Amino acid sequence: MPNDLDAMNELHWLIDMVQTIEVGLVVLDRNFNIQLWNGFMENHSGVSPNDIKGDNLFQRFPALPEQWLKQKMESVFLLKNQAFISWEQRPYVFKFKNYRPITGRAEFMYQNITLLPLASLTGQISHISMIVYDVTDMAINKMQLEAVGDKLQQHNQTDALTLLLNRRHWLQQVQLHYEQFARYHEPVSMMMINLDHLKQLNESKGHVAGDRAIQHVAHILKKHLRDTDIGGRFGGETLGIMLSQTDNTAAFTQAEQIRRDIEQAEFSYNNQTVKVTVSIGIYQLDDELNSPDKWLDKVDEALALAKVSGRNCVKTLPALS
Ligand SMILES: Nc1nc2c(ncn2[C@@H]2O[C@H](COP(=O)(O)OP(=O)(O)OP(=O)(O)O)[C@@H](O)[C@H]2O)c(=O)[nH]1
Repeated sequence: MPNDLDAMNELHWLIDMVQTIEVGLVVLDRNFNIQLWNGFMENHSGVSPNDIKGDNLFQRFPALPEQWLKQKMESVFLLKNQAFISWEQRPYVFKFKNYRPITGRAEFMYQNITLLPLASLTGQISHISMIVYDVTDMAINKMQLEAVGDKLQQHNQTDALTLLLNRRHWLQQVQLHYEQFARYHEPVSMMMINLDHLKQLNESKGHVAGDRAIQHVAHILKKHLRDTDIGGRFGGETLGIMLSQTDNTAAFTQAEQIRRDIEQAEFSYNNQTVKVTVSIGIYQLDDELNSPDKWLDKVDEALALAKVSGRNCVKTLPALS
């Protein structure tokens, strides 16, 4: 009988391992009644195998996503194939507390789950097993990495002085709006805002005062941006806004409000009060323009017109009557 003894020993070891392994193991019958509940499941749920054996999984854990999980399990029974539930799809199935020291900040245990069909001796799929992996460390690391990536990307797109989009990314928006106009033909306007006499301010109060003036204008500008407006720093002392769903007339009204606010505001530098004004050029995109660069040229023309018209004013091309 040594073979029987060996087999018995093997079974004993297997049961021991199933009980102590750092992975959750649950076996369910066709009606989702619990047939096996290992030590990992006991430790994290506080429910012992003796207390739960034979009970229906969904009755014992009413918070489980019953319909969704049953559908997954039914397909395992039916197709006799494994199914996988990733934490990225659903952070957890069993809401267990997270006790991990490294990722102590996670409030619950992130889980990956494998559903395995279990064949009876007759070859029928009479049971399925759920294997529950604690992937909290990996999930938190991945999310932290993604958050850093997002920050870096944002940093990469932002102009440090004004916190508006930098030139490169703002120009991408110009291109994007140009392409959208070609497809949908919805009104879209571009606005360029240029500080008046910044050279003089730089020379009289210093370059830092000039920087503060640009920041001050950007700050006021941001207050006027709607959710769909995209502001950027086009060049040194020139800021731009893409205004989707906006025609010349509406853009002019918005620009006038910006211009007036800037004219009336002031900032202090070295205990001195400084006031600045801006000139603004606007151009609503039309079919005549066959590239984004041509659109930029037209806005520049409108801005130049504002400058020669005495500055501290808004000009559109063609002029609004
Ligand atoms: N402080 C500061 N100055 C800048 C920056 N970028 C450009 N400038 C300055 O802005 C000035 C622009 O000069 P001009 O093109 O002659 O224009 P302006 O003196 O503002 O006069 P108008 O635009 O004609 O009203 C130059 O002196 C640049 O050095 C910047 O980031 N910071």
